Formats: sequence, structure tokens, C-alpha cells
Amino acid sequence: QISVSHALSHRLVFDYQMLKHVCDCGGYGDRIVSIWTRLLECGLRNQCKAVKGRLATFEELLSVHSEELVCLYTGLSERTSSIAYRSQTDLDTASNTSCSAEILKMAVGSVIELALRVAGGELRNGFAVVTHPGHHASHSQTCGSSIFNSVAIAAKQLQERLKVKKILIVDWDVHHGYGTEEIFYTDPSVLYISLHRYDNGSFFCGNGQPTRVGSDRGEGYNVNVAWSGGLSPPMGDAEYLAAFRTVVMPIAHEFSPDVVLVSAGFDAAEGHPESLGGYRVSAKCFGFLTRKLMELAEGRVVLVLEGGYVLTSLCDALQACVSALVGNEPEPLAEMELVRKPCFNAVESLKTVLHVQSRYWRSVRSMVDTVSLSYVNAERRYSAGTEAAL
Ligand SMILES: O=C(NO)c1ccc(C(=O)N2CCn3c(-c4ccccc4)cnc3C2)s1
Ligand SMILES: [Zn+2]
Repeated sequence: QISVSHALSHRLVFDYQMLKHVCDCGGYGDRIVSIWTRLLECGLRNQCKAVKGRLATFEELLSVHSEELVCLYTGLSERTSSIAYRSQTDLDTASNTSCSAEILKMAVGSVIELALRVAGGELRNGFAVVTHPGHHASHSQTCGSSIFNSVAIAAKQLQERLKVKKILIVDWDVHHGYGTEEIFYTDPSVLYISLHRYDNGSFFCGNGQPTRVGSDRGEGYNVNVAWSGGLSPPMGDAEYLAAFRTVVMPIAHEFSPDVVLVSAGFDAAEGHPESLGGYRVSAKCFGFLTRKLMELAEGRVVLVLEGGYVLTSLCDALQACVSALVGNEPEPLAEMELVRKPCFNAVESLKTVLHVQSRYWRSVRSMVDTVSLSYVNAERRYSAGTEAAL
């Protein structure tokens, strides 16, 4: 695991132990090496402090996950447990997990460590590069190579240890983070906003309905920007800019979080095959989205890697995000994307989520009228409105 942060100091510490962990689980380990190499090559490493990772404790894992799930994936040696274990098959499956308990716990501990230091003001912001996506993992269920939900556990630790009152989790991975949604579904102090390919439930892993808004005290604190319409055409910068302009940023500002955690998957980035997303969001756009989120919580923003599988696209997008985090102005987006109106399917998807969320968030009620505008035209209309008001 690598955690890099825009430190108030520029000391560089890197845990080379992490690179020794040979993770043979399907190429996830290659991502870390490629990312670290890119951060060295592009010169961003020396603008960051690499925060040393650590193993998550049993208690930290149990703050989100069931004892059964934790014990299955961390082995039974560390804890005598009273729970009745499931079949031996389950235990064999867990012990055959190709990724060791050490790597899984190191991922969680690294994210917790980074989040605590950013929330505590020691570090300005950060990016945690961890091996596996965690956002599919719920209280007691693993799914889609997600075993422990690092972002959710970090959020819980911020609540429990630093008494952070309001946490925004933005999940721009192309897959819905059902686990994160479930974990905070009744919690009004954690607002979960996901942008994901949905296709009326036919895309992996099938959930993320725009009508899921949270329940009990958490009603209104779950926002699913669920893109439908397949790849006709694939969603790109114009669509993600429209989503941030009309849904994500208005609600985020209205919520006014103390800390922002980002499930920063990059499988919506251009170059990913249809089976792994098939969208075409540019690296520069991810840098722009990161810059927008830095407007919140006095810049206390922590990005955590989730999906992202085409190494060049992954590294380009991650580089753009880290560049934004260290304070560089994001490169301007392609003119064509700035002047392009979001596609019909995106407009329909945004109208759906705006209709649902207008009940809870005053700031989005006026957005339905502008949702089909290009970014440039929306900015022009906003500026004209502001001048008229002066
Ligand atoms: O990104 C995700 N969730 O956010 C995914 C959950 C399950 C996913 C899935 O369909 N696969 C896991 C990753 N994967 C890959 C990988 C390709 C390169 C590195 C690591 C994995 C190829 N095919 C798959 C199938 S992606
Ligand atoms: Zn994903």
C-alpha cells in the first residue's frame, strides 16, 4: 500500500515493505508498482510525503464488519471466537484467498492512518493507493474482490476517535459501492454520493438504484447518480461535469462536510473495456473533479483507490488527482467536452436523481432546468445571473 499526502512538511517516507508483498491475486499488485513508478517519473513523489502504512486492528475491522467476516479473512489464530462458524468450505475458501490477511489489513490500516492525519490537520490531504477495491464489501458480505471496506472503516474511525460530525463519501468508481451504501444507509452523518454505470440494474453488481435514498434517520443521505442507457454513447467528461455541477457539488455544499473521503476508482476512465465500464472520462476530468471536492471541508480530502485496470489510464488519472491535491491547477479539459451538451441518456439519468433528491436537498431543485446545458453554457448562464443580481 502507498499513502501519499500533500504534507505540510515535505519529508518523504515510504514503506518499501509494501512492495515486497507479492500479491498474486489477479494483477492488483501490479497497479501499486505502476502507480509508484509513475509518481516518481512525473516528479510528484518529491512533492508528497509517503505515509507509513500499518496493519488494521481487529477492533478497527469490527467497527464495520461482522466478526464472522473478519475472522474468516484474518484467520482464527488472533481471536477465540464464540460464534458458530459456517461450513468448513467457507473456512477453506477464506484460507485460500489469494491475497494474504496481512495485505488486506495493511490496506485498511493505511487508509485509517492517512484519514486520521488529514482530519486531525497534520496533513492537508492525501491519496491512499491500496491493492483491492473495498467499496463492495458490506457489514457481513464480501463481493467483487472487495473483502474489507477501507473507506467505510476509515469513516467509522473518524467518527469514533476524532468525533468528526459530518463525512461526505464520493464514489466515482464506475461500479456502485453497495457495501458503503449499506453500511451508512441509516446514518445521517455520513452522506454517500455515488456515480456509477447502472443500466437499469443490468450492470455489475446490479444495485445502486437512484431511488435508494437512505432510511430512518439516514433518509436523504444516500445519493445514487445511476447512469442508464448503456454505451450509446459512453459517458464522458461532459456527463460527469454535468453530474458534478447539478447534483454532487450543490448537495455536498449544502451538507457542508467536515471531511471528504473519495472512493476513487478509475474504471470509468477512457480505455477500459465494456465489461469493466466502457466509459471515457479523461484523466484531466478526474483532476478537475478532485479540485472541485477540495472546495469542501477546508480541503480535507482523502482519495482511496478502488477500481481501475488499464494501467496507463489508471496512472494518467491518478497523476492528475495527485497533481490537484498538491495544489497544481488542473489542466484545462478538452474544449470539445466543455462545449458538448451531456448526452440524452445522461440528461434523463440526472433528471431522475434530481427529481428524487429534490425532496431532501433545496440546492438541486433549480438544477433540473439547466441539466441539459454544456459546462460552458451553464457557466455563462450562472455568471449572467450573478451579474444581474449585483
Ligand atoms: O472495479 C470493481 N469494483 O469497483 C470491480 C469489481 C469486480 C470486477 C471484475 O469484474 N473483475 C475484477 C478485476 N478484473 C481484472 C483485473 C485487471 C487488472 C488488474 C486487476 C484485475 C480483469 N478482470 C477483472 C474482473 S471490477
Ligand atoms: Zn470499479
